[in-house]
Amino acid sequence: MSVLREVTHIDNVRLGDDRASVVILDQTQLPNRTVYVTLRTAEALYQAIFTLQVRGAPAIGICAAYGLAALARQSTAGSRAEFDRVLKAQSDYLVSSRPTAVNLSWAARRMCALLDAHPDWPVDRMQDALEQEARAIHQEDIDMCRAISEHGLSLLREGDGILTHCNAGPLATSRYGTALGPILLGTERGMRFRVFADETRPLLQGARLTAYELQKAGVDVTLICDNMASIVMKNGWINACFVGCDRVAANGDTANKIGTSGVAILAKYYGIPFYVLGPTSTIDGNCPTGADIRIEERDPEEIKTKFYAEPMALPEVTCYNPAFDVTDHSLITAIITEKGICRPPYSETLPTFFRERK
Ligand SMILES: CSC[C@@H](O)[C@@H](O)C(=O)COP(=O)(O)O
Repeated sequence: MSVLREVTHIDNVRLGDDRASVVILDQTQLPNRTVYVTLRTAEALYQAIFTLQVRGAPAIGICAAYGLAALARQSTAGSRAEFDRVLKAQSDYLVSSRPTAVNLSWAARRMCALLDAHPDWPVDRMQDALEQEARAIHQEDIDMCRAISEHGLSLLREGDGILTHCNAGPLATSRYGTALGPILLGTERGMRFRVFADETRPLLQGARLTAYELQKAGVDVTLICDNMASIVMKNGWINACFVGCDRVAANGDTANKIGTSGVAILAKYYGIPFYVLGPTSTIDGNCPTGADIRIEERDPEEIKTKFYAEPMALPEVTCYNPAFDVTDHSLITAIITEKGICRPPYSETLPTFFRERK
């Protein structure tokens, strides 16, 4: 396998060979160690998502889908009614692990809808159907990422400088990724780009994951601290910003990793196009605006101690640690989905890109 293909086809989430477990690549160990973890219980799945061992909006949706298929396979329920009741409770529990990325609840809802669609099927038939549905969700994400990569690549030219924030590459998705997809696909076709990866405080997804993926893929990548985005734009090194998304509201307001909105504000100031890339499963038509998106708040220790040999602040210092922010739709040049490039006014154009929800 070529080095580039090793990156684009990384096995980040899959159903275990026993079909009753989920195997994930533990993203918290990267870039130093490649460790696969087998998850067998609802609690282990919850913890893996909550602690970001598996992360990235599409990847956590796929993990939940495989997780529910695996838990269904283990079921000892004496009746279909009991089987459904337990699985729906497990689904609610998994969805509660992270609130912002819509893909998690979307995938779980799609799995549970299957239960309601076939109340007369026996448990063993339903177990097989759930496994098939999880595999379909994964395959669709592979196809969507590939299509997003093609559409995104049509916006790039040889030699372009691209700034990205957080990680929306193969680890966070399926295969090529969303924000990194056009870069990886273009590289596969012999094009050269220069990518600037924001380190993405406090959890450093940009340093640990994006710079890792791009470096391994042979892309010219430069790691910068988040507060250096302005200077690289001012230097004229950035032609476009490409970022992923965790939830896109009906008016185009977009939740993504904390710091994304600051990048968009800078890009507007410097006249640089700012693109959001994501599958239509990340568009939440039930969410009118960004103000309706619930923002996850995480442990202050992620800021003060997590990656440091010694604490970086006094223990009693108050910290505010929102994991996401919302970029106003007015700052977004286009939203690139598998169905094409969606341009403003989003409240008119996005509805045609909405996924048909099962
Ligand atoms: C294709 S992944 C898009 C987003 O999920 C990504 O940019 C992001 O914000 C991920 O946040 P994380 O908290 O690491 O799961």
